[in-house]
Amino acid sequence: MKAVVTELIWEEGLEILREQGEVKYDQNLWKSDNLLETIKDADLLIVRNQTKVTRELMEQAPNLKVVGRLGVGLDNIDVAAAKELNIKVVFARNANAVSVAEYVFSAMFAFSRPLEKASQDVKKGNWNRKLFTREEIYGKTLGLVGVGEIGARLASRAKAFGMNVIGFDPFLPPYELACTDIGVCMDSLEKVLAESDYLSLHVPLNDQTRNLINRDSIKTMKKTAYVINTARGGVINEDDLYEAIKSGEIAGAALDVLVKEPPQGNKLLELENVIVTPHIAGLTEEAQVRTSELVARECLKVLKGQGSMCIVR
Ligand SMILES: NC(=O)c1ccc[n+]([C@@H]2O[C@H](COP(=O)([O-])OP(=O)(O)OC[C@H]3O[C@@H](n4cnc5c(N)ncnc54)[C@H](O)[C@@H]3O)[C@@H](O)[C@H]2O)c1
Ligand SMILES: O=C(O)CC[C@@H](O)C(=O)O
Repeated sequence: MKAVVTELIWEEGLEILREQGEVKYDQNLWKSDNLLETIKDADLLIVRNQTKVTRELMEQAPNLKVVGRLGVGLDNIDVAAAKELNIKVVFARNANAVSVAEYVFSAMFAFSRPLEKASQDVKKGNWNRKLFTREEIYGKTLGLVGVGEIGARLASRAKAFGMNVIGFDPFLPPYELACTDIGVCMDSLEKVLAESDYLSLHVPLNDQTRNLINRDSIKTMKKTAYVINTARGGVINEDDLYEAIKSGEIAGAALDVLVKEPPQGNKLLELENVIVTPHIAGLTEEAQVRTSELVARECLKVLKGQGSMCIVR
């Protein structure tokens, strides 16, 4: 068995792979000229979100049987082409969901109780108690767009903080079940947009969700609302978001993901009420150990013809 890993992976996963065969690992391989040459005799290809797993790439590797994704979003993999080429795609189902849910809490608290900003102010010699008086998240409404693995974990934690949780997810059957089981009141996108104090996005990026949050949808939101995006940059129209925050149509945004990563000339970075992080919502030690072990094990199971719960259907 030859495995090629083109991006950052935790050692725990590499060890599992090395027990079963040859492993070529270079975390910069995804952007190297050697990529095609290295994968040409690979049985297994393991990537994160930067390797573009196109039909052309997979066709260069006639032995390739499995592509493993060290994460959840599949927008960098041509899943339809993989199916046609009889290559299975395995992903890290649920492995980083808790970490992303906790990230969303840091984002909500960064707006509602900005400790970091207050501390920096005190260190400058100030004692601005009134300036840093904000609001509780208790009683506020958290709106979820997409109530899958992350949305569900975020919802249960938000309920523990006394938030109202509402959600939009047209693919969750049936609405009543979701409502009683995890405490989310499912509703239309219009209602979720209109009622949220914090709007958190948890949908995959695809033709249906691209630019889902745009000038028109933002206009229907509360002026005091914050948007938190850990999904994919393309789910929000960044020009529209910039204009909306600049003109006070909504209060601000926390963005872990951007259309272009790392950003180049992104005007959103100029705004005081925009927090931007370098795609780290799923990056915790726990999630990455879990992810690397899960993807390595499940890919090997698929190679051995044993099937897996983590194959993309
Ligand atoms: N920033 C990060 O580090 C990070 C980490 C993990 C996942 N993600 C992103 O978050 C996304 C969600 O992850 P997940 O584990 O919750 O995935 P998931 O598949 O468990 O949940 C996605 C949910 O979105 C719903 N959905 C799909 N299309 C929709 C639409 N048009 N409108 C409303 N709902 C829709 C699905 O029915 C599903 O319930 C991933 O696809 C990925 O892009 C980012
Ligand atoms: O690959 C990464 O590091 C990002 C992971 C995250 O965006 C995901 O989709 O799981």
